[in-house]
Amino acid sequence: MDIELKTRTADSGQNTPSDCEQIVHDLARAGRKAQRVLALMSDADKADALRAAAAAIRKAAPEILAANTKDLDAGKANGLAPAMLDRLMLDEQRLDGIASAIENVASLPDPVGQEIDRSTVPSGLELVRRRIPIGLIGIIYESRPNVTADAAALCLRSGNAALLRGGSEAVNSNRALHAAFTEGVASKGVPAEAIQLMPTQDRAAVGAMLKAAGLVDMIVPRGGKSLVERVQNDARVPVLAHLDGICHTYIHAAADPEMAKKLALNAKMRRTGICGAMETLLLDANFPASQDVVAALLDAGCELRGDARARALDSRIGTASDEDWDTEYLDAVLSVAVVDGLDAALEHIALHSSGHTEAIVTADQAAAARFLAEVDSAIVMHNASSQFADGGEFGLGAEIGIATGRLHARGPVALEGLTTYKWQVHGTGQARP
Ligand SMILES: NC(=O)C1=CN([C@@H]2O[C@H](COP(=O)(O)OP(=O)(O)OC[C@H]3O[C@@H](n4cnc5c(N)ncnc54)[C@H](OP(=O)(O)O)[C@@H]3O)[C@@H](O)[C@H]2O)C=CC1
Ligand SMILES: N[C@@H](CCC(=O)OP(=O)(O)O)C(=O)O
Repeated sequence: MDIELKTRTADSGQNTPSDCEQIVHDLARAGRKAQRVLALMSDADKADALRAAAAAIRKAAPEILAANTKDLDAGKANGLAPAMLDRLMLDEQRLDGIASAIENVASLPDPVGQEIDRSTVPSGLELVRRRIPIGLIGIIYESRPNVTADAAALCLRSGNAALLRGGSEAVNSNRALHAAFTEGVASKGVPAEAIQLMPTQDRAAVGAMLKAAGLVDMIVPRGGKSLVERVQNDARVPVLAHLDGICHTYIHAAADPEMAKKLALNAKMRRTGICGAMETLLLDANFPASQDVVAALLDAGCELRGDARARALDSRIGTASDEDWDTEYLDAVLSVAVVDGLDAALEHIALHSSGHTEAIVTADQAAAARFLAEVDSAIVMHNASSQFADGGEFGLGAEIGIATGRLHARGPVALEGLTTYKWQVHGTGQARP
């Protein structure tokens, strides 16, 4: 088949942009055809197919783990940071977790066909809004192999075809996981083309996905700054952005000191490399225990970069540059500013947040209510760690990621966020006057 020939060319680095465009268009056409079959499948049949995919992944564990070892060896040889290697790594237990997550998605209610609301208007027409799949969804994501399975499962459950483009460091793991997943679902009548994996890692193919208006219905980009730039330059397809998390925690003057310390530590240090990790700590000038909070972070091994007032709290705090306030470290590094009250905190957040997750710690309900109402991020929290930004933690079963834009779906995106709706209109012979 043409695509296979081009894949070999692509992997040897001789791909032209028009080769990539052809690959993407061929895949998208095949995906759209498969999606029409998927759209007609029953709840039970889709759930069955997902259980078969989970079983196939468990059965293919030796091949998947061998592929993952190849990726890890290449990652080590290329000097991949330990946190990145950890995201890439699979073992028996993680693989079992991937299969269980697919089974979990199978057990969630099918969103397709769900009635959102119903009303009768003065003309006597009865209007029903019902959920439908979006169509073909392109997903561009980082080098975490579990995303391949999570995204595939969520798309299939919600009746969407998927075109997956994972990070290059995970290419062998993704291919092995995808092969097992599609073998499983195909055994239950789902066309293998419903869930396709980009056969080339050429970034020109990402550009072609972003430009494939009319063939790809929605793109989910999940990544950092370089991907953001590409999306901004190339996107002609509607985008549900899942981008960087410059997450703030504001310790208000009326925060409980113990709670403030616990939440600051957890928001930064539980897992420093995830998009929901705190990147900037805002300490109210009237909060009396700021020294304890920064000391706890420093003692836990976090590097702090502060403004002049933050530096006065502890001599171990370094100097923050202008760039620090807009930096997602994804590491044990944190910028710290001292602010004069809620308004100053809101202003800082409005200037520097990436729209992901922001939290306030306070016992003052009025201050909390203002923060929740006025901060314009997908997730706003009161007295909780920003590390809770997660579809599983929100009770959604799984997530494609955290949507950081303003349209369609915000925060953790799972089955509902992967649907749109149509209006169904029931008349009794009405003609419009
Ligand atoms: N909001 C959310 O839900 C989530 C956001 N993230 C964010 O992802 C980032 C960390 O992931 P990281 O591994 O650095 O991800 P990257 O942004 O480097 O890469 C993610 C994907 O985008 C591709 N990509 C990156 N730049 C380009 C480009 N210029 N042109 C085409 N494709 C491109 C990568 O391809 P290639 O293989 O070629 O590098 C990869 O497939 C953080 O910013 C984190 O906050 C992470 C998880 C969830
Ligand atoms: N939202 C999830 C996943 C975040 C995520 O994907 O992070 P990353 O390690 O950057 O791929 C969580 O909190 O575990």
